[in-house]
Formats: sequence, C-alpha cells, structure tokens
Amino acid sequence: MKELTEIENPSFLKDLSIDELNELSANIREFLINSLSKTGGHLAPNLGVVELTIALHKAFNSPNDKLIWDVGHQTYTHKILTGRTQFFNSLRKYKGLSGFPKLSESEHDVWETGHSSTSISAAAGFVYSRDYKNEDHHVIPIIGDGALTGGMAFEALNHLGHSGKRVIVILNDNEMSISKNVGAFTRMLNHMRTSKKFKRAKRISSSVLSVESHLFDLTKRVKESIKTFMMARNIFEDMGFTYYGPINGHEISELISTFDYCKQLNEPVIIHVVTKKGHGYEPAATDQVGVWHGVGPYELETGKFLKKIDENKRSWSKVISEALLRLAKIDERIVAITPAMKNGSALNQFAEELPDRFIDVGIAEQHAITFAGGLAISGMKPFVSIYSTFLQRAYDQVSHDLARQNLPVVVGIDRSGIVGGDGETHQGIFDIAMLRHIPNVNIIMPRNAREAFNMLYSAFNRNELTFIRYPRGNTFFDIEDDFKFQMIKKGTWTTVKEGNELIFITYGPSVDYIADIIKKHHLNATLINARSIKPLDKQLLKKLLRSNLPIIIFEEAIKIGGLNSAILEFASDYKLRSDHIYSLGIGDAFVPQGDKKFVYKDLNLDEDAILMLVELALLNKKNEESKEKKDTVLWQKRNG
Ligand SMILES: Cc1ncc(C[n+]2csc(CCOP(=O)(O)OP(=O)(O)O)c2C)c(N)n1
Ligand SMILES: CC(=O)[C@@H](O)[C@H](O)COP(=O)(O)O
Ligand SMILES: [Mg+2]
Repeated sequence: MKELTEIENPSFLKDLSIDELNELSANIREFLINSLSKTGGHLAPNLGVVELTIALHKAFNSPNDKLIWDVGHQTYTHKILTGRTQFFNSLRKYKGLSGFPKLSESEHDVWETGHSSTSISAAAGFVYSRDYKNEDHHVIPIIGDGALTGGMAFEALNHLGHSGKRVIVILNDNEMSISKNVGAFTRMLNHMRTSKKFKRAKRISSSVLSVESHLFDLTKRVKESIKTFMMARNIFEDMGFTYYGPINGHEISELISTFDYCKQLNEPVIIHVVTKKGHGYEPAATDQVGVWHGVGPYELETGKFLKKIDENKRSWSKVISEALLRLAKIDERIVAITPAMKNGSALNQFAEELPDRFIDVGIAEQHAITFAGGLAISGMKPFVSIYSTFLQRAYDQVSHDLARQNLPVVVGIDRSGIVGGDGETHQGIFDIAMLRHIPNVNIIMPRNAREAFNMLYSAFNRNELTFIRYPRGNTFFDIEDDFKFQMIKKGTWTTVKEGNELIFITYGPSVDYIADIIKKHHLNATLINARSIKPLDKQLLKKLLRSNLPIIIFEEAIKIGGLNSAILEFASDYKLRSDHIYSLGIGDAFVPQGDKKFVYKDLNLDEDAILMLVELALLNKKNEESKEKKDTVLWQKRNG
C-alpha cells in the first residue's frame, strides 16, 4: 500500500482490492484527522466523503471523466488521491493548498467552486459540450443535501432531467448543511432514507441491479414498473432522472458496483448516497450543530479547540446578534433570517430564545432577501444575516424587490472584508460596489461594538433599507447589560482625531488600524470615521475637500465602486478639487487566501505602503506650496 505522500494520481486505485481500498480509506481518514488538528479546515465534510471519493476515483477515470464538487470544501481526499498530500501543511494558508478545487493546482480539478449549488449547472455545460463534440466521457457532479436546497441546483436538475442527456449526479446526503439541514426537501430525503418502502426497494433495486447488470437489456419500462410498484416515484424520477439509492456512502464495494452499473446508462442518473458527516472522529461525528463543519486547530485526543478567544472580545457576528436579540425583545416585529449560516452568523442564542422569530431558509440567499421583503411590506422588521460573498447571489432581489419598493429591511453583511483561509471565493470585498449605485440603499459600517449597537438600533428606527457591514473576526465587547441605545443621525461621519498636515478617511475596524499607525508614527493627521458609506456626510466632506490637505482614503474593499469612487464622484459633482486625494484599497483583482498580514502586503494595504503614500502626499503638498511660492515670486516679479 502506497504512502499517501507517494500517490501521484488515482491510477494506482485500479489495481487495489476492496480490502486494500478500505485500508486506504482508514489511512486517509487518520491523515486528515491528524493534519487538520494542526491546520484546521473543513474536517467534518471531508471525513464524510473519504470512501465516496475513493470509489469515484476507482470507478471513473478522472480527469477524462469530470468530477465536479459542489461547494468544494469536501475535496481533501480528492486532493490526496491526485498527488497533493505533501501540501496539506499549507492548507488554506497564504500561497498554500486551497481548501477548494483549484484549476491551477491539478488537472483533476476541472471546475472551481466555493459558493454552493453550482455543480449541476456546470455539469450541464460539460455534458452539452461533450455531446456537441461527440466525446465520450462521464460528467459527475457531487452535490450535498445542503447544496441541493440552493435554487440553482433545481434549475439545473430541471434542465438536465428534461434534456435526457447522460450525466451521473451524486447526491451526498449526510442530513447536514452546516448545521442540521432544513426544509421540505430535506424532509423528503429523510423519508427516502428511512421509509420501509425505500428500504425494501433498496433491496429489490440492488438485486435488480445485480440481475440487471447481466440482463442489461431489461427494458426501461420493466425497470420503471418494478420501481414504481415497489416504491413511490420520487421527485428526481419525475424530473427525468433515473434514481438509485439510498446506498451506504461508507461501503466502498456497494458504491463501486452502483457506479459501474450506472456508467452503462445513457440517461440522466442520480445516485442517492447516504454518508455521515465527521465519520470516524467522534467529536465531529456526534456534532449536530455544525461546530465541526469548519474548524481551527484542535487537540486530537479531546477534540478541544485550541484557539483562545480573549474574554473581553466577541466575534463581530456575536456583537450584532447580541444587539439584535436585545432589540427583538423590545420590538416583537423584529425577525432574524439566515440562509443556512446560523452558526457562522452567531444566531444560535437568538434561535434558542426567540425560536418563532428565527428562520433558517437553507442555502437560499435569493429567497432570503425577497422573503424579508414580503415580511417588511407586511409590517414586520426583518433582519437578514448574510455573508458579503453570498449576498452576491441576491443582487436582483436587493434591487428589484427591496430597493425599488423601498422596503424597510435591515441586512447584516457578515464577513465583510478579507476573510482569510477561504480565499478568493469568500472574500467580502464587492458588496459596497455592488450595492452603492442602487437607489434607496443605505450602507453603514461600525467601528466598534458600541457603534454597532447604536447603528443597528438606528437602522430599525429609521425604517429604511439598510446594509450594516461587519468583518470576520473579533472586537472588544464593552457593552453593559443595561446599555442605552442611542440614535445615530443618518449620513454622519465622526472626526476621531484632528491633525493639520493630512487627512485619513476610512470606515469600520480600519479606523483603529489607521489610528494606530497615526499614533505610532506621530503623524499630524486628521482621522475621519466614514461610518456611513452611503449616504456620504456631504457637509463634512465638502469641508475636508476644501481644506486642500492631502486626503488618503483607506478601504478593505474593492476600490472600484467603493468609498474611494464615491468621494471622487462627489468632488466631481460639486466641482471640488480632487488631485490631492489618494486612495488605498483593493484593485481590480481577486484576493487570495491567507492571513491578513500577508494579503495586506500583497494589496499594498500594510503599514509600509501606507507610510510610503503619506510621504508622497506630504512631498507633493510641499512641492505644491513651493511651486505656489515660486509662482507668487514670478507673479510679483512680472507684475511688480
Ligand atoms: C451560496 C453559498 N451559501 C452558503 C455557503 C456556506 N456553506 C458552505 S458549505 C455549506 C453547507 C453545505 O451542505 P452540504 O451541501 O450538505 O455539504 P456538507 O457540508 O454536508 O458536506 C454552506 C451553507 C456557500 N458555500 N455558498
Ligand atoms: C465552505 C463554506 O462556504 C463555509 O463553510 C465557509 O467556509 C464558512 O466561513 P466562516 O468560517 O467564515 O464561517
Ligand atoms: Mg450535507
């Protein structure tokens, strides 16, 4: 049996027996548990698909056959089998192994994912192009039960089921999204997993399967009648897919025989595989709330997480959800909505204390936003907690449904800014640019917990469509139990400190980042907290622009369409000079994974870059003044 680090590609699997494959799965599982105890990562999803992945690479011939992983957070075994074991010590690190499929990493990564529910649509593209080109390979999207609650997956099932084209969809059903999966569809899958009819049908279909593989010419009608007789047709079959399952996703021989049989079919097929998230590591296998979905380093023996959180700090998600809970206890119209991110958005306590006002809609960001619109127009006060990157899914719902009707919804844009290990597909850097041009939209970002509490309170009381953005990570939590909420006037910035050589304008936690640099380097600078990104504080901004001091705008967001653009547009609209405006933000590029300190350096957002820009700005100011002096001298000479 090869050492995992000796594996270069999956071809070695062809010679392995079932026993050897089982031995391999044990080795991989042990490796993952050990390696991720040091690096962190998506442990539970990956432990759930070790056998499934081995069976897929045994039965199919990647990369000729296209394995397309939905979300892609469960591809660690796939990466081990395709020669990347040695890189796992750099998993999700700066310039390290991606936690998701990456075209640049391997020919076996045929499609990049990160956002959920895209695999079947991508597969449709691979299927149609294969058939147009008369090629002859398999296309196998692997989608989880959670990802299947994403509307896009149904759009693709609807299309491919109708097309009659050859595709093999693997449904990896572990009853979990990040936490327990939700929705009617999940209930249907539960029924398919547990009902006696299905159990009997499974026996029948596996025996039919074994008989059939010899009598392959058994007509489709006979097969259908056996199935229809033995069990209620299911939605997949009504959508044109031949359904097989549910089969045991940890039983390699059953997986391989099912795949080998389905390879012969020239039609849309869906194989319902039942797995256990976290399988083989007790703390993860018994986790029903999703704590082991994505983890930091942990103690192997006990499963104790090693990351210490300063007791004076809370995650930004927790700060917002704490404020939301306190406000919801005052105002019964407030309801909290999450698209499958209860844990990540720290809404567990809200859900526990106000269960009838907590709604998890599954991985359905578009539905979450328009659902909130329906609540708002009916007099409720909905709060949608949604990661910046996943909000991108609901652009039209924001514009067409909420903004155009000017509905009073408050949206908490979580994970705004650079997120770290998830990298390119999860950075929260586009939301300002995506939203700012939409009429009736307000965008705010608190500098600290107190401002967050008052901003959320003000947003609900203003009854306007408001997006309050906050980053991944922690902040000081100094809020007393009897905190008195205060209104913050709409469109107002604050002057954090006064200086008379240059001006910094920024927002959110970046305010303190810049404040520290000003203090450390004794810069004689004014610092503005532009906590309302839209609308701007026009009065103060006019004053700043007319000061003729160099202005440095700093934002951990894409510059194009961000605050930087807003201020330049403002200067242009009001015919104010703007050649003394400098900006530091994220350029026109996707941002890699990794710790902020490395990524900041890459993006010229680190201290050195800021100081260089300060030097340039002050030098330009000095030259301008001396030029003015020279001009004055010349003028006086010329005019006497
Ligand atoms: C559009 C989108 N929304 C939310 C997420 C966050 N997310 C990542 S994995 C996951 C759960 C996926 O559940 P499932 O497909 O069943 O995979 P499992 O983790 O159970 O293997 C969610 C909600 C995402 N990646 N993309
Ligand atoms: C794979 C996926 O999209 C989620 O698991 C995401 O990685 C969660 O991000 P946080 O760790 O920031 O909650
Ligand atoms: Mg799942």
